Order: sequence, then C-alpha cells, then structure tokens
Amino acid sequence: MKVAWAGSREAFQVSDRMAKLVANDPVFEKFSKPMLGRKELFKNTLRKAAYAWKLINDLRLTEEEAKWLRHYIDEPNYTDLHWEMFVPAIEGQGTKEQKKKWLPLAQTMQIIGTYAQTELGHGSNVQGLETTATFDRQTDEFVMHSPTLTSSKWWPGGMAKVATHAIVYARLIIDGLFHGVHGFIVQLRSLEDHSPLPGLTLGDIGMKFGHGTYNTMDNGVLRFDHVRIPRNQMLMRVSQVTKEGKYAQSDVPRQLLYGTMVSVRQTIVADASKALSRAVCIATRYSVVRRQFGSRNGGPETQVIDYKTQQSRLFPLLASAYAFRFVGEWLKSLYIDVKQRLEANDFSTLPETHACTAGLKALTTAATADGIEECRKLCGGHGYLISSGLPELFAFYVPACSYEGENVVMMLQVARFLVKTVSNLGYKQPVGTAAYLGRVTPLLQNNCAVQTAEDWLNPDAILEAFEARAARMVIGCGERLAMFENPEEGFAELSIDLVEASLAHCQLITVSVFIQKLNHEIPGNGVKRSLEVLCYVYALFLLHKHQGDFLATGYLTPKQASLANEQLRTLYSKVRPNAIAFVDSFNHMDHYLCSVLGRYDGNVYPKLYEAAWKDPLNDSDIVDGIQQYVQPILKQKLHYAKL
Ligand SMILES: CC/C=C\C/C=C\C/C=C\C/C=C\CC/C=C/C(=O)SCCNC(=O)CCNC(=O)[C@H](O)C(C)(C)COP(=O)(O)OP(=O)(O)OC[C@H]1O[C@@H](n2cnc3c(N)ncnc32)[C@H](O)[C@@H]1OP(=O)(O)O
Ligand SMILES: Cc1cc2nc3c(=O)[nH]c(=O)nc-3n(C[C@H](O)[C@H](O)[C@H](O)COP(=O)(O)OP(=O)(O)OC[C@H]3O[C@@H](n4cnc5c(N)ncnc54)[C@H](O)[C@@H]3O)c2cc1C
Repeated sequence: MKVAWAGSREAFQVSDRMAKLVANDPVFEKFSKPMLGRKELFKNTLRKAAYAWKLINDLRLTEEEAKWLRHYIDEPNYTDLHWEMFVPAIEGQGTKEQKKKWLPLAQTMQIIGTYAQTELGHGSNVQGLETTATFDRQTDEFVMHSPTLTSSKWWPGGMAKVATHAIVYARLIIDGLFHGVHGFIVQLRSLEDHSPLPGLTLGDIGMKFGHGTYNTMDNGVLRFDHVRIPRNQMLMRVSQVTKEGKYAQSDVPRQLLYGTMVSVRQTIVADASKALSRAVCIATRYSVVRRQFGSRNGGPETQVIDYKTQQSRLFPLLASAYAFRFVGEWLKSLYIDVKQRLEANDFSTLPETHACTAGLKALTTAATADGIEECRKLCGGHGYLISSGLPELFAFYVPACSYEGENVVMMLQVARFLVKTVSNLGYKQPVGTAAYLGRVTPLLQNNCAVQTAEDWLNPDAILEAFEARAARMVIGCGERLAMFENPEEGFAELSIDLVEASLAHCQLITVSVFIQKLNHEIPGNGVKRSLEVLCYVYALFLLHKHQGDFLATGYLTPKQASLANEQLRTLYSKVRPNAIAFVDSFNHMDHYLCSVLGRYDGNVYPKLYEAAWKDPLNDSDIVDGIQQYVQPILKQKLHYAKL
C-alpha cells in the first residue's frame, strides 16, 4: 500500500529517504516553533533554508529529492516562491535569451526571486492590476510605477525581507496606450548589501492567521516610484516590445501569461493529499487510542474509532486523501503533457488543463481545509492543543483556498469552459475530461438501474451516476443561459448554479480517476481490494452528501439514494480493520506529523503530559504578573463585601 500511495517503489524510496534525513537532523527540530516570537521564528526559518540548500549541494540531491527535502522541513519560506513560481515564470514566459541569462542565476540561487502579482486592491482580477510599466523609447527602458495606494504589491512571499528579484505583473503602456498586463523581471535588492534599490519601498504585511506556520514567511508590500528597468527585462515569449516601441504579439496565446498559475495549481492539487493524509493519520491513530464509554463488567471502554458516527466522519476523509493523491498524480501527468506541447507551440489542450487545474485546486483545497478541521474535532478537546499538530496544520493549509486563485473564482473558470464546451456541441466533439458531454442523449434519458445496495458496488453504476448528474447540471445551465440576451449577464445571474455544476464536473473527475487507478496500476490483489473499498466509500459519500443534486436532476429515485447510503454504512465496517494500515501507508514520520496524538507508538497520554510541562508558563510556579496583578486582588478589602 505504501508503494500504491507513493506511486512507485522508486518514488517511495526517494520520499522515505528524505523524510528520514530531515527527521534525524536536529537542525530541523520544530516542536519548539510555537513558542518563538516572529523575529526568532523568521530567523530560524532562514537558518533552516540555508542549511537545506547546503545539504542539497553537498549531497548532490536531485530536483525530486530537493523537493521532498523542502516538503519535510515543513516551513513555508522564500524558497517556495523562488522554485515554484519565479523559476517557472521565467521558464514558461521568457524568450530563449532571457532563459539563458536568468535561469542559471536562479537555479544556483545567485539571485532569489518571488512572484509579485497581487496588489492591495486586486488579486483575483488580474486585468484590474494598477502597477504601470511605461516604455521610455529614449532610454530603452520601462518605468515601473505604483500610481495609487491600491496598486501597492501586497502578499508576495519572500518579498518583504529576502527576495533580490521579482516577476512583477504590470500594465504595459506605450505612447499612452495600454497593452494589458505583462510580467517584468525587476531587481529589488542590492546583491552586495541586500538593501532595497532606490525608488522601492519594501516591507512585511504583518502577522497572519495561526502562529508558527505561515508567519515563517515574509509576505511583502512593494511600491515603485518611477523605477527604471532595461527593456529586455519584460518577459517576451507572449508579446514583444521593440526598441522602437512597437508592440507585437507572437502566435503564443495571451493566456500563457497565466501559465505559472497553472503550474502551481497543479502542485497544490498534488499537495492537498499530503495535508489531508497528515490530519487523517493523526485523527485515526488517536481514535484507536482514545476510549470513552461502553465498559462492560469493568473491561476496557470502547475505542472511539468503533463508534459508527466517528467512522462516518473519519473514513470519508481517509478515502478522500487517497482520491486526492491519485487525482494529483493524474493531473501531474496531464500537466507534463501540456508543458511539452506548449514548448512545441501546441496550445490545443491548454483550456482543458486550465479548467482541470483551476477546478481541482478549488475542490481539493476546500475539502482538505474542511477535513483538517473535522479531524481536529474528531480528536475532541485534545485536538485544540497545539501539541496535537492540528491547529497549526489548519492555519498553514487554509489560505490555499484563497491563494493561487480564490476557490469560487476558480470554479467560475471551470464553468466558462463547460459552457463553451456545451455551446460547441453541434460541431465539436468534446474530449478528455469533458468527453461525457458528447454522450448527453443517453445521460439525459437513461435513469439509474440500481435495485439493491450491492448493485452500488459497481464502478460502471457509480460512473454513470456521476456523469449523468454533472451532464444534467451543466446542460441545464446551458439551456437557461441561452435564454439571456446578454451572455455575461446570464453568466452572472446563474453563477451559483454554475459553480455547483462545476463542482459536479470536478467530482466526476476525481471519482473516475480513482476508478481508472484501480483498473490499471495497483500492485497486489490485497492492496487492490482494500483500495476498492475506499473508492466506493469516496464515491458513495459524495453521492450521499450531494444527493439533492442526484435527486433533483431525476437520475436517482429516493430509494436508490438510500440504498447507496445503506451500502456506504456497510463499507465503513470493511474499512475499520485496515484503518491503521491505511494511515501507516502514508509513511508519515512522527517528526513530520509533529503531533502527540498521532504518534506511531500510540503512547499518547504520557507524552501529552510531558509536552504540557514544556510550556514556558510551567517554568516556575509563580510567574511574572501574579504578584503585580493577582495578589492585590486577593489581598484587597472588598467594598462590596456586604452585597
Ligand atoms: C507553502 C505553501 C504550501 C503549500 C502549497 C503547496 C504547493 C504550492 C507551492 C508553492 C506556492 C507557495 C505558496 C503559495 C503562494 C501563492 C501565490 C499566489 O497566490 S500568486 C497569485 C495568484 N493569483 C491568482 O491566481 C489570480 C486569479 N485570477 C486569474 O487567474 C484571472 O484573473 C482569471 C482567470 C480569474 C480571469 O482572467 P481574465 O483574463 O481577466 O479573464 P477571462 O476569464 O476572460 O479569461 C480569458 C481567457 O483566458 C482563460 N484563462 C484564464 N486563466 C488561464 C490560465 N491560467 N491558463 C489558460 N487559460 C486561462 C479563460 O478561461 C478565458 O478563456 P476563454 O476566452 O473563455 O476561452
Ligand atoms: C498566504 C498567501 C500567500 C500569497 N502569496 C502570494 C504571492 O506570493 N504572490 C502573489 O502575487 N499573491 C499572493 N497571494 C495573494 C492571492 O493570490 C490572492 O489573495 C488570491 O488570488 C485571492 O485574491 P483576492 O485576495 O483579491 O480575493 P478577492 O477576489 O477579493 O476575494 C474576495 C471574495 O470575493 C469573491 N469574488 C471575487 N471575484 C469574484 C467573481 N468574479 N465572482 C464571484 N465572486 C467573486 C471571492 O469568491 C471571495 O469570496 C497570497 C495570498 C495568501 C493568503
């Protein structure tokens, strides 16, 4: 199962080696993080990032190993933006010459970059950005400027204190004419003494949600006061500005300017399963240790994992972690394919890839954030302790619902793709993840054939149900949209239904990828049978949760919906015997989990007790403030004594 989770034996070995490397090195200790103030926390992160870079070089780690190393260090920092956004932006949007100049500097970290797109006034609406880049023909330069307060760049990670360079997104102006938003490579700091370059105002935007997690990152604010950069620092793969000031667009679609976001959204989907599996691992292990009620004849009480209600909350999350792992793996292969095509100037699969990355990013991050919080509740009161590992995990994870495309905004992008696909149905056969929309007639006409609960243990029955639900919702939106004279007005009016239809489409993708995975690549029959159970749990849980959609579209009868739920409950008892094996297969080490409740050895109570004594408040019996503020109250003569 560990191999099935990792994707291959080699992938397992690489991640396992890196997990152990981090866990066994005292530099990467992280239990004390919650006690550190912001400055110490930040410096500590800088120290770890520097040490990690030394390890990467000394041990000659591969790119894959370096990624895993950074992952297990488990502290957001400037290198995330450098490797995940700055470098890919140059790779995807730079010309050959620009790549030749900038990539070697970035890949050896002689420069450190960030991705400065979002502003105080605009994040989602990229075309609404206000920073300007005005071409000056006399000097062959662009003048970068922040004309308003709301044009201040706001959020870029690593920008406040570390990055020496940034890809800055700004409106291009030539001879007073706007040419849309483009990316520019801008140096922010001196490579000698690290001070901000003249004309730039740089700072940190302040503390964020949680304590020891995202506050390790220096998210920054940046303002330009007429800062000049050479013309050849505009990323020019998509459009070019000549030294005469001529603006030209190549055959490459403008959407490629958004390519870095497609790349990171793909990574975010792949990472969702890491965060969810971490929470599920903690909650499952603890649910086996924790006992409440049910003692008979003085025997042990019931393990809380044996309560049906606990199972009904926990096991769908366990199944979701596996579903997200497989859909992340699938999305990665789709992305690798589109990347190769883009390099060869084949842009045909970009719209579908954009819709998949946007939609799956929204689906997986929302479910993961909610899932982590549910796991916290599944651990009862102890889940609220920082030492459970769950509050900080939630604080770290929840911004994923907003960054890299706010989730609702992303689902609306999926809706645009679906509406377009439906309106082209007469002359263009949909392919890939939208292929089912090419079979609308049977999907709209045929109804579900299930008659018993066992009939739901059938991948074809499940797939058809999810396809019919999505197709009926999408087609329904398409028909209602057609009634509007102004399509944009219609889109806005129907946006709630469109977001629901997009979710149905994305859930269909996750379910069908899980089923495909079972059909092809599982090593060993025992593993395959166990994963089949999780696949059914995932699908039937979604069916139960969204049964309103399935019923309202008329595909299922209420009886068939309740048979699905009956089967789901039966499946929980099949998950139970393997629950610990399922979570051990994630191969999460105690260091990574950073949770007293999720310890591999189950030794929860002594370690909880021990952890409590490490709190600084327990350094002494009488702490600072008691004599000054508590003793006087105890010793005062009360005026209201008689009352
Ligand atoms: C430590 C972190 C822990 C875990 C994370 C794990 C891994 C991640 C690793 C590193 C990241 C680390 C930390 C995160 C840092 C965060 C960074 C950021 O947030 S960067 C900023 C991100 N900003 C956004 O995502 C903005 C969202 N907005 C948009 O993308 C666009 O404005 C929007 C698509 C909403 C609208 O575009 P617009 O051009 O205004 O309009 P329109 O809808 O008309 O689109 C035109 C046309 O283009 C198509 N399209 C849009 N986007 C894309 C795209 N990306 N690719 C391809 N095509 C695209 C769109 O569908 C439309 O097509 P049609 O004309 O309809 O055919
Ligand atoms: C931790 C973190 C790290 C970040 N790192 C970076 C970074 O490195 N670089 C960078 O450039 N940016 C970064 N960002 C910024 C991030 O990309 C934006 O916050 C994100 O894109 C969301 O945009 P917004 O803040 O403008 O949200 P808004 O768009 O203002 O969202 C507010 C609300 O409005 C709704 N809404 C907006 N538009 C529509 C619409 N058309 N229809 C319906 N509803 C709508 C949304 O659904 C949401 O509910 C980071 C953000 C965070 C939280």
